[in-house]
Amino acid sequence: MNKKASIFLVGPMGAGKTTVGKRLGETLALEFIDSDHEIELRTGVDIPYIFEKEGEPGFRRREKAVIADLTLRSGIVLATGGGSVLDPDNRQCLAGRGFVVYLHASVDQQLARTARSDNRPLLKNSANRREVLETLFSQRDPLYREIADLVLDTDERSAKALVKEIQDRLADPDS
Ligand SMILES: Nc1ncnc2c1ncn2[C@@H]1O[C@H](COP(=O)(O)OP(=O)(O)OP(=O)(O)O)[C@@H](O)[C@H]1O
Ligand SMILES: O=C(O)C1=C[C@@H](O)[C@@H](O)[C@H](O)C1
Ligand SMILES: [Mg+2]
Repeated sequence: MNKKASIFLVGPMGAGKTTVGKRLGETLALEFIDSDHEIELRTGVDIPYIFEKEGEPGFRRREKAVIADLTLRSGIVLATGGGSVLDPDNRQCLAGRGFVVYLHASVDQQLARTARSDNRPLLKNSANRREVLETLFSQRDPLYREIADLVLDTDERSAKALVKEIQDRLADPDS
């Protein structure tokens, strides 16, 4: 792969985009950036606060500006927000400007991995987290696949193993 190319991680909440992305950046000596974190840096507040004050549409506008900017950077590993693929312009930026890896996780695995945190507004106030995750998954799985250069199932696989597989696939795309 072109050393200057960026790697964009997409997938649902709890797929491991942040965890795998950090580790992948270290392994490949590429800067790691998380679009959710970038939104928080730019606004000076956290994501639950943005949802509270501006609703999801306000958050999506901010996310769109960040995706447009960050996908112009070369040589980065970018972990994207779980809903970033909803916007067609975001999908075009991601698909056209880097190597897109879809970290797939079953709803059971997403539930387990998001159980202990309360920083995800779409899950926080829901009585039925499974139902929310299933609905989001059915809407978004086709969108993740539409732009993915590589789809990896993350269930019961360590971040270390996933990083190794991404590294191998980048070195030899036919493997
Ligand atoms: N492959 C994995 N194996 C075991 N645990 C994992 C794995 N990937 C992530 N986790 C754990 O799952 C939780 C969620 O992971 P992470 O925050 O990386 O997901 P995310 O895809 O960035 O989610 P979000 O879209 O909400 O930002 C963390 O506690 C992390 O340690
Ligand atoms: O799945 C989603 O829509 C979201 C996922 C998180 O990464 C954040 O971007 C935010 O909580 C929304
Ligand atoms: Mg994350």
